[in-house]
Formats: sequence, structure tokens, C-alpha cells
Amino acid sequence: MRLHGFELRRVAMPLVSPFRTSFGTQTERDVLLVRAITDGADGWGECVVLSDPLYSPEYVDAAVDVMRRHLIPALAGVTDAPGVGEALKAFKGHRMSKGALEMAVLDAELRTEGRSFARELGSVHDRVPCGVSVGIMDSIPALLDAVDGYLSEGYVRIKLKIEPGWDVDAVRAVRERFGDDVLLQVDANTAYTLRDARHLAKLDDFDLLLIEQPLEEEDILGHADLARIVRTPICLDESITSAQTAAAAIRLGATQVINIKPGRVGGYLEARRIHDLAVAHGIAVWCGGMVESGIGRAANVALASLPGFTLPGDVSASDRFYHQDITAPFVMRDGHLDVPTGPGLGVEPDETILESLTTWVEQVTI
Ligand SMILES: CC(=O)N[C@@H](Cc1ccc2ccccc2c1)C(=O)O
Ligand SMILES: [Mg+2]
Repeated sequence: MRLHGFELRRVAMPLVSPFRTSFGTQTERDVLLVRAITDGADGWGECVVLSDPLYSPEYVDAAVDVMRRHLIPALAGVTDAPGVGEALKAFKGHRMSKGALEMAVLDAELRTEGRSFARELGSVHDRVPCGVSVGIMDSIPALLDAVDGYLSEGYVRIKLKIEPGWDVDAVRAVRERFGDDVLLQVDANTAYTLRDARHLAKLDDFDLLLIEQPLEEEDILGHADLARIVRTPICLDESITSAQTAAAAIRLGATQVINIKPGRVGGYLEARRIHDLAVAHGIAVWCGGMVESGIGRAANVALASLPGFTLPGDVSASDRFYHQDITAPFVMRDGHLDVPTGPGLGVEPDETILESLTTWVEQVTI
């Protein structure tokens, strides 16, 4: 397959409701799409960076710049997805940008060969259970209404965003209202420090599946110390940027469960390597979400169908975040999403919707 270049496209997608986490409130997703232009089929990738460097060091403007000036020029002569990782090794960081380029090349390759992402990655299920991520709310009643809605829609697992001042009371209220059988977990997005250990240990009374990324992403040792004080399993997200850091976190006892996000780790091939590593260590993994459009969502559903993904992921229906997706919407049935079976991602953007939401587009030829 010959690569001619890439189209970079920013798409403004308003969220159905403000989504508040410990790092701020988002009302719109500035989606950055990458289209690989080849002598065969075009391929699509989604760069999951946020507009600002609040979740991780990357952000949209930087991703556009690093892809245009550094990463894409380095892909001259690359003919397949493994070649993308190889060609970009010399550049430090920018894993979400590298991952998007690899994803677009992989999609082009698979569409041309008629193979699905699911088959390429090693899928063993034809549908995956849907978890949902619930933001920090203005009040406990508002939180209970939101959780009630998601449970009625069929979500099989509830994740509550927490931060100091919105944690134990929120979890207790959900447990008291919806009972002990609801699969429940929390995500702090690095909002706590080891000084909060005793406070976080209060969450042990609520039979949570896990506590996600309580401490800052570089504090691997802090998470290992915390795991000795808190009984609830610790799950890392922001800290796990590669199979190498996953191996270190597992060895140090810093993570008992791993949230795998392909963008955060540099692509779907690295995500599969982390899956394989975790399975070898008996560590459960689940597929995290970055409020993706249907493009990233399709690839995440395929990844979530690998055997080691034994916990429901943040793999929600399109309408959890968007009134209108840029692909055919992912609709949940009995709390599950079907794994796309078509070539490549198995979905593609609706060109009319795409054009109507596009704020910027640029071709970068190789
Ligand atoms: C679904 C979920 O909780 N995802 C991330 C946080 C996150 C990531 C990317 C976001 C982009 C726009 C708005 C909110 C966002 C939240 C997480 O697991 O930590
Ligand atoms: Mg998280």
C-alpha cells in the first residue's frame, strides 16, 4: 500500500450535556480526525487529544503541529501500520498523534484487504457490555437522576467522576438508592494525594470494582503505597502510557486493574500488547473512553471484544455524549454494543454531517 498523505480535520461536536471531571467542565468536543490517503482505500483515525492539556500533556493545536511538521513527513515510504510505529520511534511523546496516524493507516490497510479491526486485533466476542461515565453534578439529587436514567437505558456499569468534596457522599447516595448489585466504580483523574489515603479508604465500604487514577500520573510509587492502605482495587489510566510503564506499574503493585486507552498508549497495536501483558499477569483490563466520535468508538468496541477485557468499559452509546454522531450512531441493545464486522473500522463518516460540523481541514502530502 502506498501512502500519498493525510487529511487533518477538526470537527466541533457539542456534548448533550456539560461533562464535569476533576480537571474541568467540557461542553463541546474538538474532534481531530485523520484520513490516510493511499493508492488503495482511505483510512480513518481519531486523535483523542483534548483542546487543552488538562487530561494529558497533548492538546489539539499541538497535535496538528506535530503531525504536520514532524510525524507525517517521517512516514514517507511506510506501507503498513507496524511501519508507522517504527518510523515515529525517534519522536518523543505525542502518543495520541502517533496513535491516530497508525489507526488511519491500519484502517486503510484493512479496508483494502477486506479484514475487520476486530479480526485483526483478536476479537472473541460479537458484542461488548456498556459502562457509562457520569460527571460530577451540581447536587446529589441531580446525580441520582442521571444514574437512574443510565440504568434504565441498560448500562451495565456506572462510573462516577470524583474529586475532593465529591466522593464518599456521592458513592453512598448511589449505593443507598440503587443497591449493592449495581457494578460501580469511581474515577478521580489524579485529583488526590497520598495524604488523602485514609479518606479514600472510606470508599472500601461500598464494594466498588475499582478506584481509577486517584493520584497524579507520575506517582507510580504513591499508587503502590495507596494500594497497601485501600482495599478497593486501584486502576491506572493516565499513568499507563505504554506496555513498558504498564509492566512497571504491575511489578510495583501500583495497579490491580488497567484502563486501556489506545490513544493514550500510542495506538491499537500497543493497546493489544498491554492487553496481552495484563492477561499474562492475571490483571483485568477494560477499554477506557475519550468521548470519541463514531470513528474512535468503532475501534474501541473492537478492542473491547478481546478476551482480557473482562470488565465493562467506558464504551457507551453515541447518544451518551452526542445528539448527532458523524457516523451511523452506536445504539446500545440490552446493555451491549455490537462489534462492527465490516472491513477496517466497519463504519465511516457521513460526508454531509462531517462537512457541516468541520471547522478546519488541511491536506498534508508526503
Ligand atoms: C469517559 C471518561 O471519563 N474519559 C476520561 C476522561 C475524559 C477524557 C476526555 C474527555 C473529553 C471531553 C470531555 C470529557 C472528557 C473526559 C477518563 O476515563 O478519565
Ligand atoms: Mg480515567
